[in-house]
Amino acid sequence: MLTLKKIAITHFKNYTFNGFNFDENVVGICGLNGKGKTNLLDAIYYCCFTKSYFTSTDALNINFDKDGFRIEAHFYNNDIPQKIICINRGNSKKEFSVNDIPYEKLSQHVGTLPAVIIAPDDVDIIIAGSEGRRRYLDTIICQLDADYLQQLMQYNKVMQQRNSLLKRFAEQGMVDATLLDIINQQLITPAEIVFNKRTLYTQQLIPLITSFYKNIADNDEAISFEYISPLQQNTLANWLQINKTKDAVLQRTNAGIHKDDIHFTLNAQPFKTIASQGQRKSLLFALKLAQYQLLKNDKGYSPLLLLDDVFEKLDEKRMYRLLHWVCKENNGQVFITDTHQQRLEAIFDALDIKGQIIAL
Ligand SMILES: Nc1ncnc2c1ncn2[C@@H]1O[C@H](COP(=O)(O)OP(=O)(O)OP(=O)(O)O)[C@@H](O)[C@H]1O
Repeated sequence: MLTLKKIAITHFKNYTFNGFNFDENVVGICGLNGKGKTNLLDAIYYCCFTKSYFTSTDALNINFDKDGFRIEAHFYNNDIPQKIICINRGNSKKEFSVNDIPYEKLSQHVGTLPAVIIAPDDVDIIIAGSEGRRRYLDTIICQLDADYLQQLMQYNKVMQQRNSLLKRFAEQGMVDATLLDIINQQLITPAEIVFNKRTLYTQQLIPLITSFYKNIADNDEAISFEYISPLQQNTLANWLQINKTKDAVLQRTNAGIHKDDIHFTLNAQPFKTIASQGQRKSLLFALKLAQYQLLKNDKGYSPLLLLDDVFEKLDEKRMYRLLHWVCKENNGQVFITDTHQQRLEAIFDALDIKGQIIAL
C-alpha cells in the first residue's frame, strides 16, 4: 500500500513553512477560498511527478516573496519508507532525492509514487483541444512505463529542433536535404515507440472507461473511446515525405504523434458536442477512475487519489459511492479538499470511516 505520512512545505506557493501529518487514509483538507487547499494537493502531486499539476512554469511555484522552495515528504510504499526532498533554488535545475539519494534524471522518479488527481478544470480534457487528451494518456503511460517518458521527451526535443531548422531554411531560402534527412531519422524511432505504447494502453483503458461510465452515470448509454493518430494511416517516414513542401512552407512539422487525439462518442455522436454537463462530469470521473484502476492493476497497490473541489462535480450519492470504492474496496489513501468541513464529516460518518480533517 502507498501512503503519505507527512509533508513539510517551505515557500511553495502561498506556504511559508508548514508541516502536516497524515494519520488516516482519508484526509479532508478544509478552509475558505484561497487558503491553500489546492496548493497542498499540488505539493503532494509535485512529490509524485516532480512538477506541479497546475503550473507549467516552475518559477510560479515559488512564493512570490522568496527565492526558492523546498518540499519534504515521507511516504511508505509497501512498508518501505521513502523520503522525498525536492528543492528549487530559483535557478533552472531543481534537485530531487529519494532517501537522500539524488536522481540523475527527474524522469526516473515518475511512476514510483503513482497518483491520480481530479481537479475542477479537468473537464477540459473532454471539451477543449487535443493537448489535454494527450496529456491524460501521457500521465498514465509515464507512470506505467519508464521508457515511454524518455521517448516522448526525445520526440518533443527533436521535433522542436526540426521546426527551428525549417524556420532557418525558410529565412535562408534554401533547404539542406541531408541535414533534414538526419533529423527526420531521429524523429521516427521515438514516434513509433510512443505510438505503439499509446495504442497498447488505450486498448486496456477502453473497457475500464466504459464500465466506470456505466456505473457513475447509472444508465446504459453507449459511450465509446477511440485513439486517433496520423500514424494509423501512414508511417511517420511516409508522412515526412508527403508533407515535405507543406512543412517547408508552414515552417513546422505537420504530422506526427503531437497530432494524436482521443475521440469520445455518446450513442455514436461526438461526445463533446452533445453531452450534458452531467454526462461530461460522469465521463471525466470514468477517465480518472480508469487511470486509477490501470495503475492499481499494474503496481499491485492503489495509487494516491487527490480530489480537488469535487463536491462541485458530484452529488452526495455519487461522492459516497466514489469514496466507498476508493477507501473500502481499494484501501487507497485519498486527499480531498472542501470549503465545507461539515459536509466532509457527514460523508465520513455515512461511510463509517475514521477520516482526518486538516483545517487551514
Ligand atoms: N507563488 C505564489 N506565491 C504566493 N502565493 C501564491 C503563489 N501561487 C499562488 N498563490 C496564492 O495561493 C492562494 C491559495 O490558493 P489555492 O488555490 O490553494 O486556494 P484554495 O484554498 O484551494 O482556494 P479555493 O477554495 O478557492 O479553491 C491564492 O490566493 C493564490 O494567489
